[in-house]
Amino acid sequence: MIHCLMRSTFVTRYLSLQVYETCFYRSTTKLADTLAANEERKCVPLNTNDIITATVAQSHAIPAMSATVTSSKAMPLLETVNPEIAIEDFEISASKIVPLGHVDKTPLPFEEIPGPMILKLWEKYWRYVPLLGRLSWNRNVTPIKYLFDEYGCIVRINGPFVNDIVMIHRPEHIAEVFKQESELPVRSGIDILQHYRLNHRKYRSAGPFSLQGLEWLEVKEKVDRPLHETISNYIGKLNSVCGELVNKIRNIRNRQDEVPTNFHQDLTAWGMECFYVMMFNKHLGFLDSSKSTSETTKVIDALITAHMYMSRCETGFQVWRFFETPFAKKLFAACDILDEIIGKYIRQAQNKLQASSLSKQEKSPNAEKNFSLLEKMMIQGIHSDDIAILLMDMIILGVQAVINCEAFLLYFLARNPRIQKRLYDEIISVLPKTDKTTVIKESLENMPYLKACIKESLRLRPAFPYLTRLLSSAISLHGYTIPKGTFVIMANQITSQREENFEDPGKYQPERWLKQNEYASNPYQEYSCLPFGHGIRSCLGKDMAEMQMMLLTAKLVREFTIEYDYADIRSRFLMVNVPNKSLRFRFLDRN
Ligand code: HEM
Repeated sequence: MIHCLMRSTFVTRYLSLQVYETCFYRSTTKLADTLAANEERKCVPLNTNDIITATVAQSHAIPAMSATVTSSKAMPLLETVNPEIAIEDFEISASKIVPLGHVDKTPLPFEEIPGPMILKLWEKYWRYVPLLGRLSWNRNVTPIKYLFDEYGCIVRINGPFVNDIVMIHRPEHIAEVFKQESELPVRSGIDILQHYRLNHRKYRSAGPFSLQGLEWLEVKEKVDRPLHETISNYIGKLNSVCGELVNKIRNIRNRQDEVPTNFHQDLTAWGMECFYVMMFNKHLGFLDSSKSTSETTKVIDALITAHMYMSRCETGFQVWRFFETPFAKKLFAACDILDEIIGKYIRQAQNKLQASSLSKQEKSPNAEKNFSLLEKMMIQGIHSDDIAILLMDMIILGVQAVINCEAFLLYFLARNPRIQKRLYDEIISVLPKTDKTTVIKESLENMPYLKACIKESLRLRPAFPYLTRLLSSAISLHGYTIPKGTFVIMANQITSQREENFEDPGKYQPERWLKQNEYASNPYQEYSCLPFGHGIRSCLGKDMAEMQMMLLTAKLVREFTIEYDYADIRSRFLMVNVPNKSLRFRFLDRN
């Protein structure tokens, strides 16, 4: 039966190629439209996860190689072992070997970049159908690393169904991509969310992660200012939400001072409460089970469900492109719940602004100060559909990113008691235990070591393992000409964990960020670690995320010694890197 299922899946997939082709082209049309009208190459960017999943499965031979080596060594892995691939024999490619002394400096044609052919990819793709249990849902950068190990520092994926995709990891190559960036950079979106918004909800656009061109710029310009203003206005309220988590930890610890295995859910509650406070100026009680309402439970459940099924729909076979699969239905149901709640707050804000005859008040900066971020965005005149989509993206991706990055940070501090002690000394020097005054922006500015601890944690466990861009003009990389319209995947998680970019890259060493002079001579150093992306399209929520992480970490380290006694926690990729084990931290009271 399994055999039949495998065969039928493969056949269905094969027969679907024609339909797929249409889909790829359709999904790219929007991206391509945003490039100059006279664009010569039409790029067809596959969903990033799809590419990564698929490319592992393809045959490793490259046509027209000048040299091949056959090897049966196990695949070197970054995080997880995939025995399926490890035992396979494969051919290692070598790009054209040029005799020394005759180095021709003219750029090599794009077609000569080594890499797998997408057609070959289909041959083996069916073996990796996650339903058949061959490859887990939560693969991370391992497949990408595998491609670099196979083909070198620049890899091209090409074939009849997708146009050209290039993967890179060297900081100097990443710098080149950002140097060519236009005023309207194009990045890949999340296809299933795009589908949900445009087809299921019939919204007018797909959201800030997916919006492109002038549509994106309009929303970004209107969101940027209110977002930055609100963050400093809400520092006191965010700090008291962090205090609630401290109290909660005191109540849920066992006799060994260890929190329950579902502590991640408490971090989720903290992340959502912070979001509610800033976005809606509302304190809902996510962290207080005695006050929990049907809304708190609904939001947390919907967020967890949406996250899980978004990841399942995006990776592996994207059958939802042809019909609404059970996974897609679950995702859409969870998104509907979030959408309904967001819609409620949008309507409330609209009514409030109308009632308070906003047009007069908005001119007064003091009146504006008390508005929630949502109200400020509405004052800017952003369309309510766009706000609804932006908020959902912020919850599903932004809030999730903060929660998981904070989880990894606490893990690194628990695993490195000397670093934690140094951090504690810094925190106490800025916020003495006896001091009852609330944290202000300046307190955080005086904590460089805390910032370094966060940065180092993001280097080792970034929320997103890669950045993507569509080239708006041709560039030269590693001796190859990369034409305009090529879709580039920058594997920043790999970049920041390579010895040539960071000494002892696997070690958690926040000190490295305090010795900036060491790196001053390297013009590409800043491109070695880009957890929030780079340029005009970088993370909109960076300040918000950093502020939340600083406040919570300062509070926790000030109150507790954090310990962790179990096996190493690594990351698994569920659209955002998440810990692969329970966060069984011990929080011991400091005297
Ligand atoms: C530690 C937490 C976070 C990390 C590591 C992170 C990282 C990123 C990255 C890498 C990007 C893509 C940037 C690029 O392509 O150059 C991004 C985009 C974005 N992030 Fe974050 N993010 C975090 C938290 C947040 C939060 C809390 C929010 C909002 C509540 C948020 C909102 C956004 C938005 C709206 C975009 C799309 C920006 C655009 O396309 O213009 N992020 N984020």
